[in-house]
Amino acid sequence: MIELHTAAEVRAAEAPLLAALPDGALMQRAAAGLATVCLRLLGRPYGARVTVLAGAGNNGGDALFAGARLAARGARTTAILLARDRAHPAALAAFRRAGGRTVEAAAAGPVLDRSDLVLDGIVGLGGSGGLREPAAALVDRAAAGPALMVAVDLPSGVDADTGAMAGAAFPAMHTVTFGAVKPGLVVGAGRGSAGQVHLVDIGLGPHLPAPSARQLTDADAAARLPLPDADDDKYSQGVVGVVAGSATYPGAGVLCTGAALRTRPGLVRYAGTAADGVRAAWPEAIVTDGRPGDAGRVQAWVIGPGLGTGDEARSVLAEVLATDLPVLVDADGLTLLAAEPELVRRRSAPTVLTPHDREFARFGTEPGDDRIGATRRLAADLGAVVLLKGDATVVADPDGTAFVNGTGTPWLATAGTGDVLSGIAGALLAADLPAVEAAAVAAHVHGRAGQVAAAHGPFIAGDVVRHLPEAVARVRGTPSAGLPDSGA
Ligand SMILES: NC(=O)C1=CN([C@@H]2O[C@H](COP(=O)(O)OP(=O)(O)OC[C@H]3O[C@@H](n4cnc5c(N)ncnc54)[C@H](OP(=O)(O)O)[C@@H]3O)[C@@H](O)[C@H]2O)[C@@H](O)CC1
Ligand SMILES: [K+]
Repeated sequence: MIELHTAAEVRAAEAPLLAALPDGALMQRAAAGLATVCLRLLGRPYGARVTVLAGAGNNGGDALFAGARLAARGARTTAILLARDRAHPAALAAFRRAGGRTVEAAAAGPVLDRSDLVLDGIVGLGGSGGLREPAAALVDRAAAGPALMVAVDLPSGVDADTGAMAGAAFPAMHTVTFGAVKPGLVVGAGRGSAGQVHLVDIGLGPHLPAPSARQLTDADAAARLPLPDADDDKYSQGVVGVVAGSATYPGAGVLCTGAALRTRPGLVRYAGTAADGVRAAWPEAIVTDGRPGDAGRVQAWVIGPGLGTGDEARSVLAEVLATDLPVLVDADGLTLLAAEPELVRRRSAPTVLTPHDREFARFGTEPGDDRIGATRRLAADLGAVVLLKGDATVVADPDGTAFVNGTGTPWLATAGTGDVLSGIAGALLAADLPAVEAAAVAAHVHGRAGQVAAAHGPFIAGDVVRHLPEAVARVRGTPSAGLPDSGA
């Protein structure tokens, strides 16, 4: 499990260590970890051109101390001091002692053009807003050059807690972060600026509170994915009921039912007007063109994709929400629910809502820049698990538990993939996972399936369904081949 901690939590955890340790010891831990990652990235430090963009605070101090360590290993290090009179004094002295030189910001362009590695020590946890000048122009120049772009603690210009970018930010290929992964490195715009995240342990562990949010790893998802055992039959694995699609547009019903079958092939029942299309696509499903009540017993419902928003759809939604079973509501079901939120508020069984941004806004507020905060607020308001789809999907429980998804590919932004996600999550709800975990694991597996499908070229939603068994196998760690990191 990757635990995410806010800037305030990290600062609070640092305080007792700063008091207990000798002056500067914590910064040396950070700088040593940073230099180690840079050495690994450079391969051969001797003669490598390393440029440090150093702001006035401790973030600049980390970068200068790491620069000194790289200089000691033979790198040709240059620092661009962004606030000349206010660079971290001890770090600057160490940097100079190790042979590092400094240049004025105005004369730094040619240095950046020839750098092998640029360290962003402009600003860390003490920052606010986008990059200011001259830092913004220097970062642009560095990004246009050949250098490996490495952010110190977090990319300057990114909000540590939300990932919001109020203006320009450092476009890192790697971020070396200290003490804990900050939410802003994995969610919102910050996720795109952070590149690969490396965590350096500086000993904060015992002082950190319970994490404000978490990210599942493959192992975490695998531990929650149910496996059939010898005593299971098709009913005991958990039966999911799907109400999706229409006679005119059966696609949502076909995708959702297929995803549920491929996630947990116990038993899937379908009820609705896309019955003929679903029957033709999935002979394994038990299909009725009647109402949900005609479908037979299920352990969880998925309702909404392609359902329409007319009176009949509203009445079917009300029937499903009136049961005491877990229910996942998506797409058209969300549009109907936004007009009558009391249908979900009055439920005692778990409900999972899976909006994209526009559907989320129908409940009253846009997700905005703080996607974790907004998802938590809506979950608490409705008393339901909310899964906010996005580049990094966020899942929140009414009790505040939150997950940020780390798998996926931009190729998943294609028609019908949301119906697939609903089917996966519905199958996990029927298997009796806690609702917030069913949603988080579904997002993880869905993202992996997208990555598997993308490895074969451009794909459509049906390909994600087709690749679900392979994705599940990869999450369980059964295949030997590696996968691209999320975002690939
Ligand atoms: N405590 C410790 O021992 C440890 C701390 N650690 C490290 O310290 C970091 C936090 O350090 P910090 O608190 O000194 O603040 P920091 O992030 O350097 O920023 C302050 C400077 O940024 C400037 N600035 C602000 N916004 C800006 C913008 N948009 N664009 C440009 N500049 C901007 C601001 O300028 P000013 O507003 O003062 O003009 C000020 O000069 C933390 O992230 C970690 O790296 C680790 O070593 C572990 C041990
Ligand atoms: K930084």
